[in-house]
Amino acid sequence: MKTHQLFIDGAYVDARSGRMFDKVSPSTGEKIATVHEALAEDVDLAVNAAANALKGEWGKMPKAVRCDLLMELANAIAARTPDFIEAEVADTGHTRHFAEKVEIPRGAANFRIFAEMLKHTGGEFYQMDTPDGTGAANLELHRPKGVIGVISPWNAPFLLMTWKVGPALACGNTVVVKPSEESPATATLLGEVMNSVGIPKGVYNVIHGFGPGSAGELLTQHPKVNGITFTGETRTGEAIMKQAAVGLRDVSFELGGKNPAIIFADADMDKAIEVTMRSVFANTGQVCLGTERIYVERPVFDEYVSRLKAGAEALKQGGPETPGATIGPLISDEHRQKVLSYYAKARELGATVITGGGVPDFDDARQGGFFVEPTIWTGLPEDSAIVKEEIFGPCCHVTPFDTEEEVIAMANDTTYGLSATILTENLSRAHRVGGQIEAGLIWVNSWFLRDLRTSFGGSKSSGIGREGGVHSLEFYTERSNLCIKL
Ligand SMILES: NC(=O)C1=CN([C@@H]2O[C@H](COP(=O)(O)OP(=O)(O)OC[C@H]3O[C@@H](n4cnc5c(N)ncnc54)[C@H](O)[C@@H]3O)[C@@H](O)[C@H]2O)C=CC1
Ligand SMILES: O=C(O)/C=C/C=C(\O)C(=O)O
Repeated sequence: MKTHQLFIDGAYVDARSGRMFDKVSPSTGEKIATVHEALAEDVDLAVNAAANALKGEWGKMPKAVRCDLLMELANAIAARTPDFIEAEVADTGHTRHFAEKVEIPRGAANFRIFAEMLKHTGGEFYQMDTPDGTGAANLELHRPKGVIGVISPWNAPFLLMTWKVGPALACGNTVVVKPSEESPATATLLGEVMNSVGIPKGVYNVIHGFGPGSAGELLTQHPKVNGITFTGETRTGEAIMKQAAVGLRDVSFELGGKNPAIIFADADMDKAIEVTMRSVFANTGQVCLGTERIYVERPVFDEYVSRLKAGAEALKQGGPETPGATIGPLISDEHRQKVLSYYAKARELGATVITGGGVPDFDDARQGGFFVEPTIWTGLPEDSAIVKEEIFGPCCHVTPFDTEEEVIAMANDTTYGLSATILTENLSRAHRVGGQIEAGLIWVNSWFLRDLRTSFGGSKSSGIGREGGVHSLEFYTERSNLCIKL
């Protein structure tokens, strides 16, 4: 049985609070770890360690040396890939394939890409005329923002945590990470790797606990935290924003989505099925970028629905310990109850259940896990809760459409604006329709294809700000304009 301590000032320590909580396996329901819960004194120690590290070796380190160290860190993560995979799949119940191909390599890449980018980024300089004719030179300087509070979710824990920590450290900040209470392992393990490559103590700190009244709230309220980056639910983002308002701390939020996929009759149907099988069911639908609303042009609606049904029914459910599993459990019993409440609501509202809609029966250890059936519905009106609210499970609703105007209106009729996927072989249409979709990320004939130099984030209730590439560098630094009169 594992115990996850806090990682503060370069050392693993027990929580001064004396409080612990259990972590259970999503695929069996059994307890797998005890986790130390940080309360006020622990949070204070972590934030002070991070603040002090800014004044020490880390704060004085030349940018090139810092970036080289982060490249070393990326290599050290890659070398420990099997350990990170084990930690991640145990906490999340993810299939090994998802951890191996997506999450852990992206964790290493999140350090590598920002270190490389920072190392080769030049500055901005503006020469200006002055009335006396001597002129002035303006230098746009970037300094680290300071101590960054990182609040990360459970759905892709290592990928999403390092997506914030990578650029924050590349820019010279220090961090206090509060991973989700459901996924403490990989953030904790990363402390060991930080030490192994010589990242100075206090640069990377990890505290565990919950949101309200616990580590999350205490961290985001702490006056020495200079910026807060968060991925998670929209309502949590609203709560954190209130906490960040005290002292006017800057925030970067990547929040929920209710993302559409639009399939035109001219789409390559094999591709449409391959793309949407991933966008709906990858990570058991627990991906903020995932598709929960599918719009299909009427002539190919029946064919599409029957092929998606066949794909969903061919998925093999199981946790990391099930050979050949292609879809895992949900993260927790609480989350399963939430997803099942939507399954029940869909039936009440009169949806046609194309497949799934319930809980699978197993005659092995999976029976204790938090599984639900992959589910497809049709027949509900656009204003129903199933089509409007983020469910975050392996499910989607499919609606037919007749015209571009109609489908654009339906796709945009949401309070969210995170991502969209368009399937068409017509490039002009892709450009025309894609340009009218109100979302931060729009894929054509693909999904979750990520170039880390591009902007990432959502509009409307899906977020505030953009991260990725130079946008991360903007958030994680403070600008000053140095105007020198010549
Ligand atoms: N869009 C996304 O990427 C994600 C969306 N979700 C959605 O959110 C729902 C709830 O999942 P949760 O894990 O409970 O997500 P959440 O948004 O409540 O929690 C995410 C993180 O925020 C922390 N937190 C919660 N309240 C806080 C507060 N007041 N101050 C500071 N930190 C706080 C949590 O401890 C956790 O680390 C899911 O059912 C799903 O619909 C969950 C995870 C990611
Ligand atoms: O690729 C990224 O940087 C982010 C991916 C986001 C998710 O997987 C998520 O939030 O679910």
